[in-house]
Amino acid sequence: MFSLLRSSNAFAIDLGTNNTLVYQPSRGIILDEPTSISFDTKRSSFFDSGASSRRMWGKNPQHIEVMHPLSKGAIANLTVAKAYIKEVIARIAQSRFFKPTILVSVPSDLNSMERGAVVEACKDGGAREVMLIKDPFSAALGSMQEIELPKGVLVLDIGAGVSDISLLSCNGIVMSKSLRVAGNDLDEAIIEYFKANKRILISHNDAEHLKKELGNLINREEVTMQINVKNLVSRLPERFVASSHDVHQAIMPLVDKMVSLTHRMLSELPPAFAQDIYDQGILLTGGSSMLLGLDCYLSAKLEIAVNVVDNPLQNIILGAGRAMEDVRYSSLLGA
Ligand SMILES: Nc1ncnc2c1ncn2[C@@H]1O[C@H](COP(=O)(O)OP(=O)(O)OP(=O)(O)O)[C@@H](O)[C@H]1O
Repeated sequence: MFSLLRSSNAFAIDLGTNNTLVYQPSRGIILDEPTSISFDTKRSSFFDSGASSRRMWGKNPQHIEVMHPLSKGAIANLTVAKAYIKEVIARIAQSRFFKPTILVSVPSDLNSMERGAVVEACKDGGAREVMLIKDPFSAALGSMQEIELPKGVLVLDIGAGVSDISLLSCNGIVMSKSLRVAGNDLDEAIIEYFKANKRILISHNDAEHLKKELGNLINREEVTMQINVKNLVSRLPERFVASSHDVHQAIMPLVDKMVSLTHRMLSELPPAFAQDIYDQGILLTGGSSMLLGLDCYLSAKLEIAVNVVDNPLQNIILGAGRAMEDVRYSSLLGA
């Protein structure tokens, strides 16, 4: 199986809740786009996928349906996922009869049915062979950790749909914990906060924008941003000034769930790993690790060093690519 991944027809895919990335050995990352597909319901046909599909979300006309094949790290709709993978394969296709071998990086907590759905979606989408690797391995390899050694590496991955913390050693997972709460839930919490406390409705895009621009877990200086909203009392659109204080209030309960997840993991660490982990700290990855001050907040709460990887959004795909290319990691690949 591993030798198949060394052919020119082999690719690694990070199929994330919000973002899909594809890596080809010798070329690097060849696709990086939102995990989104849209259909024309009048013609019952495919309409668009990737960034242009995602941009239409919430602004789509009646006959276009914008769909997200994944929810919380797992395939939410198999038919939609198959159509999406087919589009991804068409984009990277080298010929009409192109049938690639694919290594897919998936969350470590997927059950066998969820893993089976990923394999089925890729095969029906046009892959010849499909192998899986668990995200924590990809994440650690993406930041050049030597996970084959008898030395603990603790990886905290906070993406869009899943937060996962795993302890790795000797090319295996010693223990892991996960929570299906991550970046998208922070956006939802912001929407709910403004609905309940300010009687206004904001879009998903604006909620994500507020999180990225005003979310700050260490600097509590008040910052504001103007957004266009719908007033739930008058039912009319209006301009509204959102503050960093509001964003902070909205997201903190969920951020504290991520702290508790990490705390539970640290409290259950086998003693043999204590030295390794306290020497090196926690490796923080996933797009949500870019929430300003999250690393310092975790570090202060848990009294341990927290190091954000160099490239949180591309770390997993780079690691999956490394696993494909380096025979030391062939045992990490499975079905
Ligand atoms: N600067 C930022 N501040 C806060 N959050 C951010 C920032 N940049 C990206 N994010 C969040 O990162 C998340 C996307 O991360 P990532 O691409 O790692 O997730 P994914 O792989 O699609 O999801 P998952 O691994 O959970 O299936 C989104 O929720 C996005 O809002």
